[in-house]
Amino acid sequence: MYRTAFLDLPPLQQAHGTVQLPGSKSISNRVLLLAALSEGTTEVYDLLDSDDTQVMLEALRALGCGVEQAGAVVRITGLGGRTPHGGLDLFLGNAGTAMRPLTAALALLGGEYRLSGIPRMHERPIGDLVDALRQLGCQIEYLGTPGYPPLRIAQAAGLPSLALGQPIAVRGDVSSQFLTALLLALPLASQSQDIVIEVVGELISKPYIVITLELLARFGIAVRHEQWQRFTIPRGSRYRSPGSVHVEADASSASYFVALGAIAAHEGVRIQGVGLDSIQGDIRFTEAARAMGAVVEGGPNWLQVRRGRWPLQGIDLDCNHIPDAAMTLAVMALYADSPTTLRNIASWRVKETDRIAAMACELRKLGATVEEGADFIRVFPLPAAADWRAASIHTYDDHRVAMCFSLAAFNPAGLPVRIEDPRCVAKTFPDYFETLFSLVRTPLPQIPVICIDGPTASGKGTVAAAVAERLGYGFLDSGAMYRITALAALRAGLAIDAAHEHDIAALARTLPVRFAEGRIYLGGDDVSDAIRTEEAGMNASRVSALPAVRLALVDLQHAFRRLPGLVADGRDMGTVIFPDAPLKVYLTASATQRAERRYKQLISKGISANIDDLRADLEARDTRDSTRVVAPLKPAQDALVLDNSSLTIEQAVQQVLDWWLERQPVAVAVKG
Ligand SMILES: Nc1ncnc2c1ncn2[C@@H]1O[C@H](COP(=O)(O)OP(=O)(O)O)[C@@H](O)[C@H]1O
Ligand SMILES: Nc1ccn([C@@H]2O[C@H](COP(=O)(O)OP(=O)(O)O)[C@@H](O)[C@H]2O)c(=O)n1
Repeated sequence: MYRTAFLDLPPLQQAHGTVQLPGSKSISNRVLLLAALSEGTTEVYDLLDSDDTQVMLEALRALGCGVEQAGAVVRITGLGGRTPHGGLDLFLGNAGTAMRPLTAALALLGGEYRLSGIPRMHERPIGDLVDALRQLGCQIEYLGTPGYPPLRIAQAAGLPSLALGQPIAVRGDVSSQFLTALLLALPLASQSQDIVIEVVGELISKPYIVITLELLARFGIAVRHEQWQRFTIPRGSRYRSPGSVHVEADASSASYFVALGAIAAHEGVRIQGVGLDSIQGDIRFTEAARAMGAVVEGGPNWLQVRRGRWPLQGIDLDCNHIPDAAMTLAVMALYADSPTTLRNIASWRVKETDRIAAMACELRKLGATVEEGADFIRVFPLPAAADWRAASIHTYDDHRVAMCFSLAAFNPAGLPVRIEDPRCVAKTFPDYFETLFSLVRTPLPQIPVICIDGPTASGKGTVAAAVAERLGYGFLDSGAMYRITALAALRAGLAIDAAHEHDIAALARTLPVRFAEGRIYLGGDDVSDAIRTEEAGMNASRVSALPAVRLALVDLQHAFRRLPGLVADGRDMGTVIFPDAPLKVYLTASATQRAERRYKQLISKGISANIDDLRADLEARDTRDSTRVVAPLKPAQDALVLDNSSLTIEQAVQQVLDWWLERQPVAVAVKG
């Protein structure tokens, strides 16, 4: 996840590959409960791994269900009519999708249970569900505030006889989860008569009830309903495991990748985890994408999307059935050759933010003409590439604004797009941008590199790492490559001299080096500390003077140039490795300052040092680095020199960031 203040997306063009989206939470916990009530074993694929599903799994285990986790599959062996273990205290965290259905199911299974959660769970209402179950004759007590968990289901002596002759009334206008809980659990009591549930008040969130009914059908229970107000569970209904179930990925999240396939050139994008037969309402986004020109194919658990008509075609659509995913259409509209009108979207005004106003404002920043009304938005595509503007997209703490505007990076003007507060995607898709980057193909020159070269102990590593962190860019510590090569050579018994140049180069070409969580590994060995000694630095300087070794390390260094960008520190980043880098900084400081810094650095690590020796060493290293034949240390012609002798680290970092930001098209655009 990117935790930066903003994320600059370089101009993007192509996309290709497969994306596996995270599973839907609502489907995951429904499937687990249905599997637990069935006979036999159900293999559940792609279950969402989240706090809420873990809580449900633990509860099912405690009740006596078989729960076996094996990689991507969770095997649930259901109760199938067996009595669950009683006398249990079940802690359900903050999982409403566990608390409500389990309350209903346990009340209908008999036994004694205490159900509780975190303090917030004890503020979430459950009274309407408890009232409905009490009407039936179930014995449920509130252990705290009436109407809220914690609860006690007090049927140690067995299930009382239930009043199933009358329709069961439940409110539908507060949360559809109460109705879902009853629908999931009441088949337990349907052996000898139909069971009727009547919804009191207008039923909200129907798409969620659709999911409940679809999943019940997959487990063998065909619920009938009349106008979403009266539901009938037929007599003799029995939970039957379908054997295996795939938990669908979240269909709203899929919309960004469907749009990506429609917009990006190349073979397109395959989305795993959700298919055309999805039970989620937002899958109908694919119809809208097709109407705009996308070629969408799909199977039971996958979608394949590629560009069809290009430019896309504007549409006029009532979006009431896909309110969330429709935001993605508003950005796709920029790539059409006629206007797009999205209607019946009044609910956008009361979501995470006023989404109609937000979308209109941000689309206008990109150069589009936008009309908006109480319940519609109309987007006019940009007439020509030159009409696009570089923009900094404000995201209103709304994950969907951030995700859909990432698609503006495919603009034909080749402008980057700045997404402010990218971490807001965590609400539904923490790794959204990483996933996007894994699919797009960008010509290397489009991926920005900031080079920071300079002599030893000038603060290159420190400044480069900080700049990379602020921008969300990758970081290449090229000196580490030479340090590791020197270490590997010595471990292989090769003296670091010209006689062994080619053997060391061969070693460098296949260096099994790996960077993970701030540590550096050579093979399986953590060498992070071993390469940081002054001796290792000297050896690195010697090895780096061998031309064949330098050449051998070029590809390895180039491989660090990845989206969204790179900050590289070393001696020849700007002169040799990334000569096309848009910003090159030559960072330096007086020899006295540098010797002092290195001294403090070593002392703070508990390594004894002598400042005069250090100064002599670093001057020797400077001389060798700047006089060697290949890639000598010197500022690139187009480098900006920063002497930070009298700057703090923060000042040096800020100077580099200022130089970088003032070169970005969005800054230039703002300045006019
Ligand atoms: N502007 C600065 N002012 C004071 N100390 C600095 C400054 N820049 C870096 N340092 C310190 O100097 C030491 C050497 O920096 P480092 O980044 O390892 O240098 P390099 O990568 O150029 O060899 C570090 O302990 C760092 O904290
Ligand atoms: N791009 C680079 C980076 C480092 N090097 C060499 O590798 C040695 C160690 O690099 P480093 O950046 O880790 O060293 P310090 O600057 O921290 O002393 C340097 O002394 C250089 O001789 C190089 O030649 N080219």
